[in-house]
Amino acid sequence: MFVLVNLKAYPCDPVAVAEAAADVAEQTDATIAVAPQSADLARVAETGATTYAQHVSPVEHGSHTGSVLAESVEANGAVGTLLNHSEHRRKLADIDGSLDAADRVGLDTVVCANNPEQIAAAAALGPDAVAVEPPELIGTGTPVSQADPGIVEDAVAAAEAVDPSVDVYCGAGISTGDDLEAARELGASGVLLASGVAKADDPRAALEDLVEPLV
Ligand SMILES: O=C[C@H](O)COP(=O)(O)O
Repeated sequence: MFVLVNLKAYPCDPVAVAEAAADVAEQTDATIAVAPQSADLARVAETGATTYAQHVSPVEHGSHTGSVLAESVEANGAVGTLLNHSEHRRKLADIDGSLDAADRVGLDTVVCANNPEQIAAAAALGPDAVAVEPPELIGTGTPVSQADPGIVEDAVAAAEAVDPSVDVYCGAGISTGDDLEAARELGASGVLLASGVAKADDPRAALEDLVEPLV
């Protein structure tokens, strides 16, 4: 299973979370990746944790003030990137351009989507993975795998029908080992989560609980 911890813009210590992720990942077969703010990428990557960007822009080197350049993300230690997160929705053409930018420097890509129909569209763009997240469950602590298991199964089927090589993750409200196990049973090969770790009093303990089924 792939576990992607998105730190969003939460007031956590990205290095402490990354150190915990690197340590806990060593105890399991899971890969635990951490997606910090862009400015924290290098510090997070230096911990040895698998490091993802939260976004890269559909641009090359040039006059693009405020953009997130794929080359810069890669040079600061990231090996992958989220795209089109529910809190950073992009137009289809921009997602496609961001995928090109990520491919240019060899970043793995996870394109987020709200529902199975969008998952099919995202899969058609050729990312490494897609992640289905019902927006209404994000940050609620109510796991998608319990609240809406059908959306996960349908997303897996939708991606499979378009491109079987695209991995399918699910996210929203996931925080425990039971949630991860349920996601796996629904056909997801990874989970995307944020508040369950980034807002936990003890992120290391939260990660240990999360991957307990994989130890
Ligand atoms: O990127 C992570 C997702 O938006 C899920 O967030 P959450 O785990 O706080 O529900």
